[in-house]
Amino acid sequence: MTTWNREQQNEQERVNEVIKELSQATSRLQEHLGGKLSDVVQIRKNFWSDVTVNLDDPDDAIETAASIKQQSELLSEIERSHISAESRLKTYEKLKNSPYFGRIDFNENGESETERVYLGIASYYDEATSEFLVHDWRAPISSLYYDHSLGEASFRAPSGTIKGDLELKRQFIIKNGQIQGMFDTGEAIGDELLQQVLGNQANTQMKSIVATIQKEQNAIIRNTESDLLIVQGAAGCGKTSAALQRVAYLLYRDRETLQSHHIVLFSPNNMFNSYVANVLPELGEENMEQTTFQAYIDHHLAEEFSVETPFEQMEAILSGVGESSRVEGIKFKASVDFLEAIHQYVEKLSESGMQFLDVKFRDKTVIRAKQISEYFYSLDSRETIPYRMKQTSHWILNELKLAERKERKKPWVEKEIQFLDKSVYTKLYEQLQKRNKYDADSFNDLASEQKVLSAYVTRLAFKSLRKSVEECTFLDMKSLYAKLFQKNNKLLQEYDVWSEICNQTLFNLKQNHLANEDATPFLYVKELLIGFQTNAAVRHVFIDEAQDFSPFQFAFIQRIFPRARLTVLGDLNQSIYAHASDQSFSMLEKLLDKKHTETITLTRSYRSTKEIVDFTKSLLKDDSGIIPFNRPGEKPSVVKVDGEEQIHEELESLINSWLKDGHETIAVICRTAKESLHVYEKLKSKLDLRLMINEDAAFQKGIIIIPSYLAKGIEFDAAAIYDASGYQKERERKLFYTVCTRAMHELTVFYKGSPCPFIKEAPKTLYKIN
Ligand SMILES: Nc1ncnc2c1ncn2[C@@H]1O[C@H](COP(=O)(O)OP(=O)(O)OP(=O)(O)O)[C@@H](O)[C@H]1O
Repeated sequence: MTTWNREQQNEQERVNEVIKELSQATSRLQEHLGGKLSDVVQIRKNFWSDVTVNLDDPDDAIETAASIKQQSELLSEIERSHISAESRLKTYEKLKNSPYFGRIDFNENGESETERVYLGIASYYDEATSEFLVHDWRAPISSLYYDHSLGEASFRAPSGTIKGDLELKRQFIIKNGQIQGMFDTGEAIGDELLQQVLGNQANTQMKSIVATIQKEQNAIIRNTESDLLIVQGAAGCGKTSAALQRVAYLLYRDRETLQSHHIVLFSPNNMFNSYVANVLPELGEENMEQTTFQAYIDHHLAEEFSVETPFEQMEAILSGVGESSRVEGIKFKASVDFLEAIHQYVEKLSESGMQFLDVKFRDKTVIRAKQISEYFYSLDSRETIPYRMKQTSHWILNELKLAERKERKKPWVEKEIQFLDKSVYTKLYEQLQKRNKYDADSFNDLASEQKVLSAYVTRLAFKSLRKSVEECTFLDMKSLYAKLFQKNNKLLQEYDVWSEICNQTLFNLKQNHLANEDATPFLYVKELLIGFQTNAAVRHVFIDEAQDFSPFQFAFIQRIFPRARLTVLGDLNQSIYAHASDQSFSMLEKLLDKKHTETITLTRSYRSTKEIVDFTKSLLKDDSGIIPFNRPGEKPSVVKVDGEEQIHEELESLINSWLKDGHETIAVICRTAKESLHVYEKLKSKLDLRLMINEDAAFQKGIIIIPSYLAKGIEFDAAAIYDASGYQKERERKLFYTVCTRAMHELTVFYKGSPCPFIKEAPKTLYKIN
């Protein structure tokens, strides 16, 4: 037996021992859980017999309340410990399958003994030997594994920096309790394991990368100093992966104070949300809150307006609707210029120009807009606008009380009373009795009955008006926003197509339609005037695909989550929306005014084979030094076809050959949803296809037809670009780059007539011509 084989045998014996320990711990925990469960059942069953309910006098009532409180606290304490034991049980189950993935031997300076540390997705402490059989990958000492080669090494512990000598670094692949691979490496994380992991088939759910986190990714994951962390990195360099492991790290490090609902991830669409939803549970953590910016916009505006989604906007632009003035408008409305113009405009509104609507009840004006304006401007102008709006709303509500009283005698109230349900009569009667205001016969007294019922009916009728006044709907937001788009607006008229931008905006507003580019600025103006609804409980906000966010959206997020640290991840080369500017993320520092900003740039791309990365990076004007991970594969194919019929024939045979090669997720990426639908109709009788044009669908295995903008963020074993001749404009370069970078192992690009200019610019040595 070779030394290496003996070593492997020793390691397998240790794995067996750890699994045995874990199995015993599992049994103990199950027993304990069974006991807890019966405690819970027992307490629930006896809840009311264990509390003394006596409401005879106030002292008894207080005692009863205290007794109920005590009993329910006991119950929730037991339930909490039950939940935590259950989650431990789940972790043990995972560890039993694969207890760890790495080992480091570290000799701390001044210590005679070398410490042997095994790293897994969670720690396991053996009480009998007072020893950690497995260390959590997030423990301070575990960073040695990710950050250092053999030799001198150090890590940061709560007590300070610990220095020493890293004597061994070993990686394992353990499945079902068996070591299937074992490598010693001198590098930070050796390539061998990474080669194996990246060579696997794509998955419909993103996987955790804890066993192979790279040093530069670890710097993102363990960054705790910055309140604004900007990660700029090429397609496939692991931005999303690093973000998710960072969430897991923060939940571990700050476990006393931080819970998953204190963390929010903004992602590009709901399909992406479902794609990444499994990473944290796989690591034994609960998922953070996941949302999209569009969900926030819809929540605030969709009741009042038809709001265009980013994908509808994209579809319109890619189909050439409206063309250049629309694109100019989109760019302008996402610009820092416009943001500043809005701030100046709102400042002026403090003195004059606020627009209000008449407050009406049953189509009759109760308070005129002019009166509201007079009241608003009578308030101290040193106070903020939101504060004055609140005062104004209180004033209106008081006026409504008077109006409501006057209304009680109107004929419509009489009529409504007749239609009241019997149960309402009974309810009102009981309420009155409780208040002891009337004796038992009082409801039969016609005059007081009428009074009570008419008060009830008018109060009910004013309810929704009162609510809308509380929400400041008397502010004429449409006019206020429209005023920004007067043709003679001095702030903005230097823009070339200003008058067309104005016409389009005013036309849409009139139709109660908000184009996607207007939705965020519109809401921003509104919230500057009535106050932002903030969420101070959120401590970390992650923004993925941040290149698609406009300065407005960043400014918004900053205001909504005032106490949150931001992690912003993006790739300027994948800016696919028309509002994209060439500005780098450095403008965020100024815009967000955070104290500690750090920018980390990732250049190594892991998703695709070396051949695909070499080809895709040549499509860019500036590839910013993208380095492929050295995983070999076939060169991408560029295929000229005579027409649509031929693309469909070629696609059919290509996909069949990919299926034969064992690829499980195969995408035909079209430019638009319209094109996707067309291709689907043509091919559905020949192949088992799924059309994905709805962002709410979950990402599934198989052959999918998908529009360009929905494919971003996700990856496929093999991708075919349906028709590259569609990407002709310079502003579509990044979209074309983005779609080509979705392929992990195989990429084929079809074109009719002439290929897009970006392929023509790429060196011919980087692709096969078919
Ligand atoms: N350290 C790593 N170990 C193993 N796999 C990794 C590592 N880093 C990245 N990957 C893999 O590379 C692929 C791309 O990662 P990810 O989607 O996180 O990149 P990205 O930068 O967000 O890409 P894009 O900008 O194109 O959406 C994924 O399959 C991921 O699992």
